Amino acid sequence: MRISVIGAGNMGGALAKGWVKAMRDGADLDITVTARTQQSLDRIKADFPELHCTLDNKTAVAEAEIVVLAVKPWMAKTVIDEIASEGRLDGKIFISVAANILPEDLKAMLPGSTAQILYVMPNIAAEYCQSMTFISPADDVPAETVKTVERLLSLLGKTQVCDLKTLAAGNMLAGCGIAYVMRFIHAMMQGGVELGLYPANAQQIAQQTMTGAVAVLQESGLHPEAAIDKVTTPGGLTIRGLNELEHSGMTSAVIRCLKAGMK
Ligand SMILES: NC(=O)C1=CN([C@@H]2O[C@H](COP(=O)(O)OP(=O)(O)OC[C@H]3O[C@@H](n4cnc5c(N)ncnc54)[C@H](OP(=O)(O)O)[C@@H]3O)[C@@H](O)[C@H]2O)C=CC1
Ligand SMILES: O=C(O)[C@@H]1CCC=N1
Repeated sequence: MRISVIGAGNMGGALAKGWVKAMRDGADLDITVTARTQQSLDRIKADFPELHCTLDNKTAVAEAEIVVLAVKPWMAKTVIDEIASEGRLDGKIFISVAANILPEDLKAMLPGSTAQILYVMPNIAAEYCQSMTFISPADDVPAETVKTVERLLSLLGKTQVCDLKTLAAGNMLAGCGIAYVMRFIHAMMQGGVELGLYPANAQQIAQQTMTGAVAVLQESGLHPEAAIDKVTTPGGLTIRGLNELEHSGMTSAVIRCLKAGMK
């Protein structure tokens, strides 16, 4: 399958790199990436020589079966005008990962085009094939196309085909949420350093604890509070920290954090 990623930055680059890793495991893909500058292309090509790299968006689109738009949202219209001219996107699968540009907005930017439009929200863990990716197709996209896109994105982690409301909420937990999780890890590091650990050691410990927590929940199927009950000895150490977190409004802060991006 020939895919062109327009904009090989943090997100487009993560998708392309993840797909190359899938290729190394046998996936039959042919990936082209574009960028604004040659330096960005040189950087990605150095570690991922399987990628075709070009500054020529139009040729990249003309040669692709699937086009992924991964430029910043405020650049989307200009780049779409460029790549869709002369019917270049017609009949192709057109995936946009630009946040908050909905399928109806993309349709309005593509008047008269027969491109099959899907609004997709991955996260940067796509590079390591651990993304949580949401897929919202436009109303007129055939089921077969949705399946194709789902298969392709499943190479990069977990996927959900969903409506726009679910995508918006899911993106706060996953697309943005990965940053919130990293902030929590950093907070643990800061606490660890105050307790006398070196930062690198505190980071390793925090990461392994995060991995362990995910494993416990995934393997046991427990609700998080039921797993917490297994850790908290009555009158013990853990409950002191948990209550301190709630005195500082942790649950409320997380809820407010997730709602903030929906405004
Ligand atoms: N970052 C994330 O975690 C997520 C981002 N998104 C969405 O992904 C999109 C990209 O974000 P992000 O990757 O963070 O941004 P970046 O700035 O990291 O990447 C944008 C890329 O677009 C390239 N670019 C700019 N103009 C053009 C052009 N005219 N033609 C081709 N390429 C061009 C840039 O090239 P150069 O490097 O040469 O300047 C750069 O590589 C956004 O719309 C965002 O909403 C969605 C989910 C998660
Ligand atoms: O911050 C943003 O707007 C994008 C969307 C999801 C992650 N980054």
